[in-house]
Amino acid sequence: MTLLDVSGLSVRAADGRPLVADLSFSVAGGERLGVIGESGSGKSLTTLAVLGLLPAGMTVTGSVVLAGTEIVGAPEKRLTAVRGRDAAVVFQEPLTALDPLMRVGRQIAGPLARRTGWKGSRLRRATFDALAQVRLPEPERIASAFPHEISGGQRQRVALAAALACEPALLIADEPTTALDVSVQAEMLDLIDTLVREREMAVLFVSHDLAVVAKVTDRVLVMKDGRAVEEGGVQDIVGAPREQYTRDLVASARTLESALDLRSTQ
Ligand SMILES: Nc1ncnc2c1ncn2[C@@H]1O[C@H](COP(=O)(O)OP(=O)(O)OP(=O)(O)O)[C@@H](O)[C@H]1O
Repeated sequence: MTLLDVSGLSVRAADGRPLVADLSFSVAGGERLGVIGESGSGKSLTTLAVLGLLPAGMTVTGSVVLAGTEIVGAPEKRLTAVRGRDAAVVFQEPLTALDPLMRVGRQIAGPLARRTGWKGSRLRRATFDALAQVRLPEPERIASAFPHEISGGQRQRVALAAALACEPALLIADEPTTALDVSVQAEMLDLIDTLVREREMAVLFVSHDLAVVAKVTDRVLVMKDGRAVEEGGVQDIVGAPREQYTRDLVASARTLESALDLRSTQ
């Protein structure tokens, strides 16, 4: 069944400049779609449009139906009901998602309590469990820390735990590993991969890096200048890209991979 149906989505800047143009794609329940494209191709604006989070002043036309709710033009109250429950997002920089003045535990407990109605020791236990599930060591210590007191990799795990605490049908991950150290990136990817598979969650995974997207998704949408250039199974796109732009993305991902392989054998 279709969980997310984006149809003829266009986004314009306040000055009328087209930023996303006539974009259509869909994601079925449990499906994992990657969105790739170079910087400025409109990937982030597309994910923001799905959650009704586009900056004020931009004009949106077309349709975004998420779990049966039309997002384009929806009043804030309807959007609040959808966010978290139907789709939750992990951004590139976890500090933008976490409240710097609130202890980590409360930031997980809040969405958990809203979904389950739990309180007291039951809620506390569930909060520690949520932190343990994203493989954070010493969940009780992490829960009592403020975001600046833990590492960047740990913060991104906390942001993931907060998103998963709502058990959304769709997890949106916008460059979730780009800001992390290379050594931490692979662990984070593996974690996202494992957790969404276990929960049979759908994923919209945005990255400029085809190699990263290929690890986590089944299907890929390639974007350039706000438009869809091509779409297909990961194997097909990597093995037989049709468009020159995609061929270039595949070639640069290959060059990078082989450079990394060379380094690891030295
Ligand atoms: N608030 C804004 N006002 C005006 N233009 C914007 C705004 N945010 C983004 N844009 C423009 O919209 C286009 C698409 O941006 P978007 O952030 O979606 O690209 P992206 O593919 O996610 O790139 P990146 O990987 O660098 O984040 C770019 O040309 C960008 O300059």
